[in-house]
Amino acid sequence: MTTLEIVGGRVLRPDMTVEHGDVLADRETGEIRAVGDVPDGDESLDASGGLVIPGLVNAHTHVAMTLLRGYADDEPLETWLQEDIWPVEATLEPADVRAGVELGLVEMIETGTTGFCDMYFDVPETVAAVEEAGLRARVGHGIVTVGKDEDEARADLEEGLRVAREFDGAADGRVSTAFMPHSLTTVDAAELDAFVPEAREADVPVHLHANETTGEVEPIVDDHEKRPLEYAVDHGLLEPEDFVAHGVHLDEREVDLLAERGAGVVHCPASNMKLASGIAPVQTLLDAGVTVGLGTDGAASNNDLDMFDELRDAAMVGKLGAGDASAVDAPSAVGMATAGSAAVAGFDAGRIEPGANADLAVLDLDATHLTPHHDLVSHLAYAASGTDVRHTVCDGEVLMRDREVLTLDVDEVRETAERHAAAVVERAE
Ligand SMILES: CSC[C@H]1O[C@@H](n2cnc3c(O)ncnc32)[C@H](O)[C@@H]1O
Ligand SMILES: [Zn+2]
Repeated sequence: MTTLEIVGGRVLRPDMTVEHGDVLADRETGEIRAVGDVPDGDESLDASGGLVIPGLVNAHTHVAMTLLRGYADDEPLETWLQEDIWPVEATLEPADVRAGVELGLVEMIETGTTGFCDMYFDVPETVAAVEEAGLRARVGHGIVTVGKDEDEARADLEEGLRVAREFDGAADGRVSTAFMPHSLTTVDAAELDAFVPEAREADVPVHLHANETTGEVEPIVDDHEKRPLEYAVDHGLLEPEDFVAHGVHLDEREVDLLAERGAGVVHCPASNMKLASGIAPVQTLLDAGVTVGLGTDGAASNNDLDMFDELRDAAMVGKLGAGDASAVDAPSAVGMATAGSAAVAGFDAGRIEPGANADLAVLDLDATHLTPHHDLVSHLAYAASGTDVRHTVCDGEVLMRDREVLTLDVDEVRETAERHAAAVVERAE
């Protein structure tokens, strides 16, 4: 069966208008073939009483950290990482990562996310799980060299390059890669100078955490007498396909630098609030023309992977940060979670139009908390949640039909994750 029709619903168009219409997806190419009045498809998904939206894109996460959900809360970033998270991550085995990734993939499919960018360890496990689950992903090995001897540091950097080269284009093209130094304070300048050119040679973008906390900004300003993003440019970063996570503490010059260079920012509002990192200047970034996507960060600092929560948090905290109720309005928040995140991730997705990837979610509108239907974009930003998702489609394939995940065994994934989570914590204590 080569085509899939999604029929009887309303469709969110790229200009944020909503119209009654159907969508026809081509499974051979994985693309949307037609929108509106479409020819019959070979297989059908019922969207009556529903809204077809682009599948949401989680542009920055550490999916396997679902295993550490609820393990360490209520701490600031540096304490949380150094005293709780990194010690337990040091004990992770590939099978633990696989269990955590599968748990996260189920959660994403259930909540209408069809693509994500992931920085973590044991990338081959993530790639294998993504291949099975049917999602789209940009993955990379998170490189941390601080505190390592020269050989260990080099091995980590080499692993970052190796996975970027090996897995780009895996899973029939649904997997792409990036070179992923963890941050500007956990990988040093000489290492960036030596390895970033290799990433360019391999034609993969670079993704890193940047300007997340004042504790991360200040040492760079003190040691190098420049802002972190100026320092990043000096070391070969912020090319147009590159993207940074967070961008909370940015000055005017750094915002201009991002806009001029075309590098993207992934806003992670829930993580920034939970770790009390600060409020990113999202409306300022959007006004400057910076491409902004949305991400959950890991499930240990969020504590879920539901992008509808992220949408709402982005809109809410964007207003609070700007002191302006019109900042980060509903279309901007929805745009960040769809087209913005897709652009940052380098996916030809995030919009419902012919030629785009057929990555879609169908939301049930027939719910008390979504009544009445004055403005469905408003509902997406302020009222909907992941539990409203009825169907999820990626690359033209149905991953969830009528709330039943088809590509992974949900009960088995949850049991396996429970087992691995308990074992990991026991090992670390
Ligand atoms: C080296 S793989 C990725 C690495 O990042 C850690 N991490 C999770 N959340 C954050 C965050 O908000 N800022 C910085 N680093 C974070 C994760 O635990 C892994 O060690
Ligand atoms: Zn992160």
